[in-house]
Amino acid sequence: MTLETTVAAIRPADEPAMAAARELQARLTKPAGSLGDLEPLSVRLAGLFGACPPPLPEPAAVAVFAGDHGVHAQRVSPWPQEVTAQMVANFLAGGAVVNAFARQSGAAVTVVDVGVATPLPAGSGLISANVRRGTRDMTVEPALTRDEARAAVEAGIRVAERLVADGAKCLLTGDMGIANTTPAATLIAAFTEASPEAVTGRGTGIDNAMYDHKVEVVAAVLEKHEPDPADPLGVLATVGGLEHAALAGFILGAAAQRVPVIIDGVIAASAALAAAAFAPDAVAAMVAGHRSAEPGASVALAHLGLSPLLDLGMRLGEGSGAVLALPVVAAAVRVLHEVATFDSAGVSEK
Ligand SMILES: O=C(O)c1ccc[n+]([C@@H]2O[C@H](COP(=O)([O-])O)[C@@H](O)[C@H]2O)c1
Ligand SMILES: Cc1cc2nc[nH]c2cc1C
Repeated sequence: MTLETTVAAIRPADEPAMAAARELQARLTKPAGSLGDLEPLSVRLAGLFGACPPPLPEPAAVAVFAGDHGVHAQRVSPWPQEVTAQMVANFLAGGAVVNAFARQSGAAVTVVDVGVATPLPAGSGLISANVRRGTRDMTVEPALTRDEARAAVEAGIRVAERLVADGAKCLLTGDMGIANTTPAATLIAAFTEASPEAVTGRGTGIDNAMYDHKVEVVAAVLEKHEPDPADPLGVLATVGGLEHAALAGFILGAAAQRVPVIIDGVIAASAALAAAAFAPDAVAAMVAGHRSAEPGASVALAHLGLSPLLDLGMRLGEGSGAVLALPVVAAAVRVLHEVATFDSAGVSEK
């Protein structure tokens, strides 16, 4: 589907299904509220699916969208750009953290080249959807044209459609792109109007001098382009990245199919803001997997009204935090399927 038809397919959560889930939660053999955040999560997932209980999130699929960034030339990351392509090869070989975590959680890993600068060999399971070999330097000119941003969003929509057609009942966001925490920070500032200082973090781990410079780069980019949050495609094009745009499409694609999408770290959180700007009801499909150590992630999740399931101080990306949260999401749903009621188990109520 196109961006427009996907946005048009996104509907609000189903209130009767949510009421049924709340009512069932109240009858299960446990004190009300004793499962904490899992209870409202189960209610939200019933509302998304449109019936109670919603299906277990199995099988689950994480898509790792990879791209490069012209702003890397401004020395906002200590890592060489070719690490993006090298890590793509590592994902495909099964040797990255996300692969190990996915084996642990039972998720399938899909890798998508949406904008890697280094040419990658076709085959070995890679989805080739390269829109251009890295963005332009957004300190100089818009990172992307509107057409390029749209092509990346629609590539993400297609990946979501393909994974669901292949049987996925839950989608998870992943990203890889050296320097991509800089456009993530600018996107979050653009959509939330938070200050550059509040949204900029240390990414892969940068020293104080590089951090101060990174804040200045984010501020300069916002000042130069004045992105309009009411025009999400324009924001993605001027101050975004190809994996950010593709992730926005991926999240919209999940929401349009009423499939939950577990949001990973700061890159996915910035894309989630774009998705919500295209279609506010898309938030109903989003589950915040974890609280990334990047400050912008917390700003973005608060803006979306989402509270993260895990808080482990992680800041890797790749989908690693989303994959770790998958068993928690599965447990929240399994309660609705398997836990006895006070009546059925003969347990006295207070
Ligand atoms: O997921 C996160 O919150 C996260 C936080 C910090 C870094 N990363 C990953 O690190 C890379 C970007 O870091 P940087 O410092 O090069 O902008 C990119 O590949 C991201 O997946 C990811
Ligand atoms: C080694 C490495 C692995 C990563 N995974 C996600 N971002 C990354 C950045 C680096 C540098």
